[in-house]
Amino acid sequence: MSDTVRENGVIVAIDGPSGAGKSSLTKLLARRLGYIHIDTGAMFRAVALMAKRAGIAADDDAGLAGLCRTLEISFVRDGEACRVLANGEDVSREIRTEEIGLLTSAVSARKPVRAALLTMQRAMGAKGGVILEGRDIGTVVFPDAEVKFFLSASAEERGRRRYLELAARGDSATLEETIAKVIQRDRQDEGREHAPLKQAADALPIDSTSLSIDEVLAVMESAVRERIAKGEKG
Ligand SMILES: Nc1ncnc2c1ncn2[C@@H]1O[C@H](COP(=O)(O)OP(=O)(O)OP(=O)(O)O)[C@@H](O)[C@H]1O
Ligand SMILES: Nc1ccn([C@@H]2O[C@H](COP(=O)(O)O)[C@@H](O)[C@H]2O)c(=O)n1
Repeated sequence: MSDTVRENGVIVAIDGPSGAGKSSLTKLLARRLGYIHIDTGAMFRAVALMAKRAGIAADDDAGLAGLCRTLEISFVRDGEACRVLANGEDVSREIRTEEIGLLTSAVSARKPVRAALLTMQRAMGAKGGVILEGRDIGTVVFPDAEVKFFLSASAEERGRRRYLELAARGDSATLEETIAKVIQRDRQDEGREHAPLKQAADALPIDSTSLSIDEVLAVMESAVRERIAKGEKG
């Protein structure tokens, strides 16, 4: 991890498999630290949604490259929520379906998509004071991030958490189906050629299988504050 502290603070990278708690923890940690949070998965989801609408297949690299050349993705803070805009349209809800999640896993494996979003993500985070969550933040996007976490939990527990979330939204998926989809998405993300999901050698691993959100938050906050204090001392 880097020793430098940037203009607005450090860069925190949170990577890990689907349903590990990255989004929840990123939002809470950002609020505690007064940092910006960037959900890079939402950016890949926006690409997948726009590709689906345009009828571009998940393996059509030329089509995806063309889409990414003109696609503008931005985040707008809306009170506690953060809206995702694709070419100015609020797609926050539409990108959150399981169907788009699986399509995203296929689209995000393509080189032109990764290259386009890598440039955007580096530009968004370069000044620091930021927490980025995803699959390759600590390994590819910001390998020099000052603090890196790899957040995981058993596939059963991650599937159970996702199932409860879906059930609360009125979705009829069963627990078994939900666990199977979580495992399928992990396999795709870990097995791809470009920027696969993996733990950075210098990341702090946290297994949240039997930890509450507050317990994970406490571990993360203390590690980041320790790093910030170290940077300020020189
Ligand atoms: N430690 C925890 N204990 C219990 N529930 C948790 C814990 N961490 C997260 N959750 C719950 O698990 C669900 C998934 O969490 P979250 O969306 O933050 O995961 P994620 O890693 O961002 O997933 P994805 O990569 O698929 O977007 C949420 O309903 C969240 O409230
Ligand atoms: N840095 C990232 C972030 C995400 N992905 C891909 O997007 C999918 C959806 O991500 P969520 O975090 O919103 O679930 C994910 O399954 C990955 O395929 C990525 O490749 N790199």
